[in-house]
Amino acid sequence: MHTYLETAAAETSMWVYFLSACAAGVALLYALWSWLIPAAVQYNAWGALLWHDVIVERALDLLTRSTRPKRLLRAVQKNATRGDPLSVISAIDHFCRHSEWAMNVGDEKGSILDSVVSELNPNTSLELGTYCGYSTVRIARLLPPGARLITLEFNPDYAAVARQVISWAGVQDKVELVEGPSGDLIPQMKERFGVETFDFVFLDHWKDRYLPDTNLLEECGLLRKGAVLLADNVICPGTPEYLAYIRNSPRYESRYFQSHLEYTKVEDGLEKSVFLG
Ligand SMILES: C[S@@+](CC[C@H](N)C(=O)[O-])C[C@H]1O[C@@H](n2cnc3c(N)ncnc32)[C@H](O)[C@@H]1O
Ligand SMILES: [Mg+2]
Repeated sequence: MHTYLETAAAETSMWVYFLSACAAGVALLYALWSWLIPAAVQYNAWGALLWHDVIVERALDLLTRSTRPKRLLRAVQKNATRGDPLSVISAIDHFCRHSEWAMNVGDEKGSILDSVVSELNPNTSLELGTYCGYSTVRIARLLPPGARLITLEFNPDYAAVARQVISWAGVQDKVELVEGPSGDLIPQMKERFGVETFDFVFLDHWKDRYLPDTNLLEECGLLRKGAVLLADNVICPGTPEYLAYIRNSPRYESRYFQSHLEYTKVEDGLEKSVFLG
């Protein structure tokens, strides 16, 4: 009798331990899912990039048998009005805030880009890194009549999507999307594309190319006195060599605009640098 009672008590406490361990596991998973992961994704630079740019993108590509740029294009075709650039920009921002993050300059830094372009009113502009054409549309819609924006993209799949986004927005007459690596195309700007000098350059391609491509623009005589370079993502993912160069060179007057990595609360910003000649 005594032994039977002892066995029942031992079994009961084993169950209590087991159920407590399960409850603790569920609580831990819930905390991870509802608080730790969102906090890391919203506030931590590497957490955000790893989650959005690697884990979620690969998972959704597998699940949908599509790609992020194609999903973004579908959102534009479904929700934006043809010929209305603002509706294209809003459709992309809505998609990126509510469905899937993407590496566009985004709405928050986009408004800084808008003010720089509007203030400068450039006639000839260069964009390094088109991706899906979001910033291309943002810039092109603000250009004066007759102005020209050349945008470079070396990924043919991204370029194909960007062409459709740009023409959906109705700004194709102002934009020349050229496929290829910036390092090869910049030296061809004068002869092949008939460019004298650029008034405005938006740097938003791979971050290790910012400095060599700036030096290439200088060597090829493609920057007029007073030309503005605007560099995205100078903090996240970061462009330390470019920042050290542009802030210390007597040929530039440079200023940092603090903001956040597109569609997150991670610190990032734009560096605006005026070429003094
Ligand atoms: C951050 S995305 C550009 C985002 C775009 N500016 C926007 O805000 O909508 C960077 C793009 O640059 C392209 N890229 C990177 N390095 C490049 C290079 N050296 N030449 C041409 N394209 C490049 C990548 O394929 C990618 O599509
Ligand atoms: Mg960027």
